[in-house]
Amino acid sequence: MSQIRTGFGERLRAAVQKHGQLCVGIDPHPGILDRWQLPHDAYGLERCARGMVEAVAGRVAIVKPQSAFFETYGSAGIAVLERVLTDAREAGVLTLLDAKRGDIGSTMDAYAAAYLADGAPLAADAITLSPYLGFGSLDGAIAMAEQNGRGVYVLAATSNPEAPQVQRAITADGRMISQSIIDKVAACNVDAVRAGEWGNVGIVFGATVPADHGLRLDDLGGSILAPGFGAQGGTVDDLRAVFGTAYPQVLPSSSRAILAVGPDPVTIRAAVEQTQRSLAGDTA
Ligand SMILES: O=c1ccn([C@@H]2O[C@H](COP(=O)(O)O)[C@@H](O)[C@H]2O)c(=O)[nH]1
Repeated sequence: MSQIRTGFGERLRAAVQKHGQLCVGIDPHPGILDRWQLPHDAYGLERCARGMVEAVAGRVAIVKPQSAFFETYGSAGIAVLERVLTDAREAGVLTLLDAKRGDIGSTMDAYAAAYLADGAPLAADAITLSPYLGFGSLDGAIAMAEQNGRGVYVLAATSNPEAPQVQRAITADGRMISQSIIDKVAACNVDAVRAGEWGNVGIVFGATVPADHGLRLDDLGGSILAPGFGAQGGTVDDLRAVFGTAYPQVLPSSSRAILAVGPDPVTIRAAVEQTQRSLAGDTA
């Protein structure tokens, strides 16, 4: 008999209700390894990344390992990433692997098998995807995520200064590319919205995007990963201005700003708790 699984969106909503909105990014930059007095090798990577999971477990809904910093160390780094994903799963923390995959549909299916299939060594609760080979190229990955109770976040309006050149370009039907991606994500979430649930398909929308972006988020039905909060300059006030009524669905993501207070787990937890409080509007 097939088991009915709770989808990623609803698992995320429950976790956010319990712990708050902050997504802690695990980006073991060389500069962070220096601060943690760790060597620039797979051992240093492992101490830093697994130390972060241990420090934040039970305090955040979701962590976001950045695949690039693990790939840097080749197979040894990928093995560390596997252990980080396992640690988080065992600690009950949701995982969002930031790998920004995007390719032709048949190759996307292989990426989906790598990250969204049960039992895959690098399986995460959700991954980031790039729609710039055409949103339809992601169909197989989205279908696999839905089938397996997992999620995807599609790049819509990224936090980097170069993004507007492509993402704010106007399509043949007069919408911005960002808006057309948001609308396609919303279409994926229609059934979840009808059921009163958070959908499994989200978007990436930077905290640094100017508040007068003119993009409509009201029908999205999924969550919004908002990197750019913290080290890139985005603030809680920016998040509220950029996202308006969609703010409760936002996962502000902070990597370097939190990692930089380590390696002491006590100071990491204090920074996480302080950030969660300010995101919740608790100014005391
Ligand atoms: O638009 C985007 C999409 C993804 N990112 C990623 O988020 C983190 C940001 O790290 P900070 O240290 O908090 O700046 C990093 O992994 C990026 O690749 C993003 O910044 N913007």
